[in-house]
Amino acid sequence: MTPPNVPALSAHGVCFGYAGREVIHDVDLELGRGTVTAIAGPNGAGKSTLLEILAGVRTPQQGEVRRLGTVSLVVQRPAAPETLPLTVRDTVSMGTWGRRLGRRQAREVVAEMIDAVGLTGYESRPLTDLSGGQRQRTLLAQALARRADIVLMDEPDAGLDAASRGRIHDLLLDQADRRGAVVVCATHHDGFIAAADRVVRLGSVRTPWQAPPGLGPGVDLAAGGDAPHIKLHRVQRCT
Ligand SMILES: Nc1ncnc2c1ncn2[C@@H]1O[C@H](COP(=O)(O)OP(=O)(O)OP(=O)(O)O)[C@@H](O)[C@H]1O
Repeated sequence: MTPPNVPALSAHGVCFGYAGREVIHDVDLELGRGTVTAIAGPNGAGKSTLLEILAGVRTPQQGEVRRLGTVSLVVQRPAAPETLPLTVRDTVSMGTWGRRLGRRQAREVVAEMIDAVGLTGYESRPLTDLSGGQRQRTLLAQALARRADIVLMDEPDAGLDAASRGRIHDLLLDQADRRGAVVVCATHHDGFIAAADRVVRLGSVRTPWQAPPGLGPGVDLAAGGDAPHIKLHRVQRCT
């Protein structure tokens, strides 16, 4: 387990672009255990790209990312595998693989996670029969069952009603508070942004990020604001 004063997830000078068009420019982050970071910004600002880089799914074209511990990434709008008839229970169970739990303990973790995301009663339902929001919550439960040190989530609250969204937000905040996970979550929801310890705001030159009402100017794009360890950025070319 990483000591509290050592960043469990850090990025230095990270740049990334698609086909020569830069999306992520010179991001610096140092995130310690037990912290919650929201990645905010308009559609297309680069939130998913940054999460994938932090997770190690994409390699930065410049700069480096360091991770201490295990990583769990939940991608946005996952498709259900039509040819693989997995149930909610099967899917969440996969999260326990590799944790060396006994059968009974694994069953308990699966039941606990299914309950935590509000899907008790759906255990035997195939993923293909679920709504997009239910499927998203199933994959969230799977990710949380892994008990990864670094939990990266791409809009796990998208398309959920207010009650489900609140439940998911509380669950993510709990991951940091109760077991010291590093939680990083892309979101469009001001409630989560306000509750996070850190906010990384991605903007673009054409559509600059606008602070939602109620959020102070101290956390503006490129300003560092209340999170001076985070160097923010906008879409620019790497030189
Ligand atoms: N595989 C790809 N190939 C080329 N361009 C891509 C690819 N993935 C994303 N992009 C582009 O990179 C930019 C950032 O995309 P990204 O998905 O990271 O944004 P986002 O902030 O997560 O958006 P949203 O809020 O809509 O999910 C967009 O302009 C997008 O079109």
